[in-house]
Amino acid sequence: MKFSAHFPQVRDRWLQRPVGSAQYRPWLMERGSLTRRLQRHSHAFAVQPLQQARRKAPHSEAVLLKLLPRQYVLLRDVMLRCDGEVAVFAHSVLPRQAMRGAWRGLGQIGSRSLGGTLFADPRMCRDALQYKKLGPQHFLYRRAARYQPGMTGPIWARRSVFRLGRNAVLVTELFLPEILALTEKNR
Ligand SMILES: C=C(O[C@@H]1C=C(C(=O)O)C=C[C@H]1O)C(=O)O
Repeated sequence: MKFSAHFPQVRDRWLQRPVGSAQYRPWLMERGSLTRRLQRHSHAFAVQPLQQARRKAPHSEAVLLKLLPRQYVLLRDVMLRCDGEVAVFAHSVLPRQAMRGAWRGLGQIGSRSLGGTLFADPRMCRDALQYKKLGPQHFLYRRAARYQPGMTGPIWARRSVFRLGRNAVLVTELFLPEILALTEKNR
């Protein structure tokens, strides 16, 4: 049976470019580690783990990672904070088979930045970034809103698959309005 036969048509469409995101553009287009960019724009950067659990991957994410519908993954939700203020809600999908070799410790990084491990290996490659302006009906918006009840209005997000050999993990970042207040601290 063809892989696509496992999944009905996925309607969660993402853009190849963040059209209409002028204010957030420098953040959305950052090709290097977002952690490093946030550290340059703050005196105190922190990763606040919110939830880490083994679950079936959300449908559209399973498709992107070419997982079978019933396959369990590790879902990691964190808030990236700069000088105590929220900046980015990050949601990562870590299939069990991806957490091996250089990535074997990915499930135990706690409040360390996932980017620290992903960008540490020069062999890592990253698929093209995809963008979407999320409304309150989107499942990732709802996930973030659990931790940011005051969230209103659309939120720009980006996602990409990180690869190392046959390992692949999906990282999605939601850029909260507070990020716009950050200015370069010339670190
Ligand atoms: C991928 C990176 O790691 C960041 C840290 C994350 C985490 O610790 O879960 C998730 C997404 C990223 O914003 C990065 O720094 O670019």
